[in-house]
Amino acid sequence: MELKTLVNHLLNYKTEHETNVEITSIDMDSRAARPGSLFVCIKGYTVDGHDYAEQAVRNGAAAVLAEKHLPGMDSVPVIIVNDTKRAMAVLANVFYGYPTNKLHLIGVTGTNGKTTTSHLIEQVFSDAGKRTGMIGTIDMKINGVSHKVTNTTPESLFLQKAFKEMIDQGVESAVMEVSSHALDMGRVRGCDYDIAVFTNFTQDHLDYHKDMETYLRAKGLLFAQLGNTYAGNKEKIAVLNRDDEASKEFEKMTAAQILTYGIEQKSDIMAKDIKVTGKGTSFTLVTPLEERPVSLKLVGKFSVYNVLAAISATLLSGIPIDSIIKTMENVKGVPGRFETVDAGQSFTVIVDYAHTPDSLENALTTVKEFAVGKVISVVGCGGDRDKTKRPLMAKIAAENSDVAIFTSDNPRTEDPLAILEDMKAGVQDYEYIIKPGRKDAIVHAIEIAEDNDIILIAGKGHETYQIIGKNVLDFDDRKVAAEAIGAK
Ligand SMILES: CC(=O)N[C@H]1[C@@H](OP(=O)(O)OP(=O)(O)OC[C@H]2O[C@@H](n3ccc(=O)[nH]c3=O)[C@H](O)[C@@H]2O)O[C@H](CO)[C@@H](O)[C@@H]1O[C@H](C)C(=O)N[C@@H](C)C(=O)N[C@H](CCC(=O)O)C(=O)O
Ligand SMILES: Nc1ncnc2c1ncn2[C@@H]1O[C@H](COP(=O)(O)OP(=O)(O)OP(=O)(O)O)[C@@H](O)[C@H]1O
Ligand SMILES: N[C@H](CCC[C@H](N)C(=O)O)C(=O)O
Ligand SMILES: [Mg+2]
Repeated sequence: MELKTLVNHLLNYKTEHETNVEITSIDMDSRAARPGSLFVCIKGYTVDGHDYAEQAVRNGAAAVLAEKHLPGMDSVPVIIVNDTKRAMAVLANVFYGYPTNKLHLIGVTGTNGKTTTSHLIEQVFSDAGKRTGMIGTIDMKINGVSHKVTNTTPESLFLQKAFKEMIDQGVESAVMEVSSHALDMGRVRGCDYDIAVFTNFTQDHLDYHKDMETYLRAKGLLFAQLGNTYAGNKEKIAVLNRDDEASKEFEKMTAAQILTYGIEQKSDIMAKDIKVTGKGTSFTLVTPLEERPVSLKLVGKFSVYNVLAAISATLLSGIPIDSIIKTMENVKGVPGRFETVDAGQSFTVIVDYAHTPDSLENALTTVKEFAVGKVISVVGCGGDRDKTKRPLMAKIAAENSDVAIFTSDNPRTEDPLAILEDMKAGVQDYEYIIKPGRKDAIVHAIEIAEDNDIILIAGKGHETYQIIGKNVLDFDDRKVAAEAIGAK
């Protein structure tokens, strides 16, 4: 595409050169720039992409999009705009042909349950024979094939390219997690959602959003964006959790139609008579048309919320209820979410991704509901992340476990012992064990476990690494636990 045609979609830009060069890709990383690239300079949190424009041009970039004049950059056209990130979202959408206008796209937001709900939706679509795409924390999937992602919700450029790839591969329906960071940073600008799903709203990410009000507004952007995008006359629908107060705010923020789900409050889609055991959960599904018994392999009341959200979104997408229920009943779980480690031991080991106060409380109260022996928890808190959740998580662990072992999660650039000090501030009146090394903590939990005890290893779920300093080291809770069971 000619640069001139591309940038004509921007309302306001300056250029000091001819713009009749041919653009064959858009890149925001100088290391990925190649002949024909339009290199977009992004001012990041760690470095400024403007400093890499020269490198991009050395790699062959045909043009540069920047926020300021770049001295000495004479060999290629430089397009100057006020906000390169915002401009990139527009240009990526144009360059890839507005792919989301051609997709049935569902966005899932909320503090907890996004990955789980997205997986359930993807499974329903693929079981119903649809060609399906999914983007989220664990990976991106196109027609069942997994691709690596670095963020739960990647940058606009990655997203639009991914959606174009999905269209090329015949994908009809796609589901994606939409994080509050992404909404705040404009990563999903230009995504034409048909359905936006809200799971729940509790404390997390206050390092970034600073307060709950700002965090709530960021989440609300997904609902504000519904029906407010580029083109088309598709019906837009917000799927809201009636039991969560935040839904009231999102109702005000959206012009779309609303479908509600819930357990406590009267909602369009409901679950009643919920029974939780260690083997699964049963309930009666109540829709405007009928009541149906449902028997899940997933455990916990919180799982019922995810299932209700996924049922709502897929019913609205035209999937028959019989097919939806069949999928829900067959789903064994999502990697790293309440995943059991079975190495022939006489006690239960569960690896879970609870890394917020609310998810930890949900996970532990669920475990307590069916525990016969002791509940042993292994809990840490991530470094370079919301410090205020540390004492809360420690207290929840100590209150809801017979033995709480505090350890490291991903310390990142923080001192692991300092993170543990923050946790300890929440448990002055409780007993707990400290094992700073995560492997030591898991091994200790397994050594002290007796018949019928349950160990919950929280926080890292599917992660196959531990970030210490800037190093990403191999670490998988499931493998470490299985080895420790073997050694015992
Ligand atoms: C704080 C934050 O969100 N950072 C994101 C940001 O990184 P950054 O600002 O540090 O980028 P940077 O390294 O300064 O680089 C700036 C620019 O220079 C470019 N560059 C850099 C080096 C070079 O040699 N050449 C070059 O061109 C980079 O490609 C980039 O365009 O832009 C990157 C590219 O899009 C993101 O991957 C990165 O997410 C980091 C990994 C991150 O941890 N983000 C978290 C906070 C996050 O976004 N989390 C939410 C999920 C939360 C949840 O679900 O709970 C998410 O959606 O993932
Ligand atoms: N609906 C829910 N309500 C509360 N807690 C939940 C819910 N669903 C899952 N959880 C808990 O939260 C953990 C994370 O779940 P999941 O990965 O689905 O959430 P997420 O929103 O995608 O998280 P992230 O923000 O890290 O991407 C689970 O391991 C479980 O402990
Ligand atoms: N998306 C979340 C994941 C946290 C996972 C936990 N293991 C941690 O490292 O804190 C974040 O980046 O804050
Ligand atoms: Mg997720």
